[in-house]
Amino acid sequence: MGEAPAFIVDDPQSGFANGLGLKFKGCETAAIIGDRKYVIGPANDESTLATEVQIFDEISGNWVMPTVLGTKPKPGKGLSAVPLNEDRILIIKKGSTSDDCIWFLEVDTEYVRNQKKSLGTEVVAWSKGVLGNSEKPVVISGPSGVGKGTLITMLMKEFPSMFGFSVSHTTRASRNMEKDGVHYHFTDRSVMENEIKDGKFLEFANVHGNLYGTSVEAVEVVADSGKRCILDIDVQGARSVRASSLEAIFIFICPPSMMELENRLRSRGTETEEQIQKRLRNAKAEMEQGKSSGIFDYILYNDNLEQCYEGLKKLLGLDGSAAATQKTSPQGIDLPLDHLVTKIENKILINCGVAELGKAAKNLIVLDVSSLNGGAPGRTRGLNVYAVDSFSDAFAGFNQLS
Ligand SMILES: Nc1ncnc2c1ncn2[C@@H]1O[C@H](COP(=O)(O)OP(=O)(O)OP(=O)(O)O)[C@@H](O)[C@H]1O
Ligand SMILES: Nc1nc2c(ncn2[C@@H]2O[C@H](COP(=O)(O)O)[C@@H](O)[C@H]2O)c(=O)[nH]1
Repeated sequence: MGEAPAFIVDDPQSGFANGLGLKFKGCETAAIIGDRKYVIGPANDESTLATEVQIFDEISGNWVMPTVLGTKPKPGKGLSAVPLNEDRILIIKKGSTSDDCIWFLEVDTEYVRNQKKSLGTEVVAWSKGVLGNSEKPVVISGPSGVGKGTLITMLMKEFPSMFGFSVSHTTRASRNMEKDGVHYHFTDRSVMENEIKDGKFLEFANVHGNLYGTSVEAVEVVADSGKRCILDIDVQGARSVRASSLEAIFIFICPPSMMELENRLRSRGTETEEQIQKRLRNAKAEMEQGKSSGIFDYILYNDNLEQCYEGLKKLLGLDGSAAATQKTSPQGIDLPLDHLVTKIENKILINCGVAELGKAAKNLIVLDVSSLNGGAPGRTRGLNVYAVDSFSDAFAGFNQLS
């Protein structure tokens, strides 16, 4: 075994004299990475109902209040913190259920570094841990009227438990049948611009004269429901997502001809003549970029709708029967309130029975973090979890592997 077991013990020092005005409840935890101590815990202010973060810089002796991105975990009955790889902290929520027990606070990942540069402040980002390897999100792009929405609706109707739609924000007016929060989050430009400044968006773009964007939360909500996220966004948005840390599959939908595209836009009857002309002008540039920019993994022609839909399903590995392709959820865990956390290389041992090291330990849960992927913005996937009876079981085969 490579490394001596290092016990990570919660560090609940109450009453940090930080001069920032944020008081903790006294059940916070702390983790040290480099010269910085990250203090994480439920703030005393009941109205926030969220887990807060403060940083103590050992060198300057100053407290820093970072910009906190991503959905924050709701305060639980206590937290354990385990630093991982110098760039993130694993947070285990005590007494929580399997869908809410593992979180990551990213402190120096690529996403955090980029956000620090663009926001000009200290930044940390929350990312919830998802057990197992859920499928990559699917980005569907293409000119207005090509049939993206139609294909996505067909997919979600045939596989309701498998796909979830990322509900975008837009400043355009809603159409007759569109519902706020379902088709889009309809919003004002000034509100959306402020939210963009606050780092709430994974991507955004000016499309046909309006602002459209995918919030980090829109993608996270779908991941939390255990479904594969589908994004319907324009080519500029697809380029931004491609450049982000969200790993996705990128599909571009092409019309059979510009004339057919125009027919479809007109027959949909949702745009004025002026808007149709604008969308058709933009379509030309989008087609060129879609085919040649290297953003997209696949191009599909939507001539015959059924054939195009079959092609889409094939790309997504769904050409078998729906029943055969329903996914199974990985086994969950429920964490008791009292537990002891130990990190040994890429394994986090959660001892729920608090047995002595070397002796048989009941209720030992192993979190294997060796295959993590994804992360903020969005969820951290690839977390493997299993229960064992003893420390030796937890490291069976470890010598051969390490
Ligand atoms: N293969 C097809 N053949 C004929 N009509 C189609 C086909 N695919 C979609 N349509 C029709 O074309 C119109 C535009 O489709 P849809 O609204 O899905 O496009 P879209 O790409 O989502 O557009 P937007 O980007 O503006 O949201 C709709 O009326 C739809 O019924
Ligand atoms: N970059 C983004 N583009 C988006 C988003 N949501 C939708 N879209 C694209 O906008 C056009 C027009 O849509 P419409 O509903 O007004 O017809 C279309 O190409 C969509 O793909 C987004 O969040 N980001």
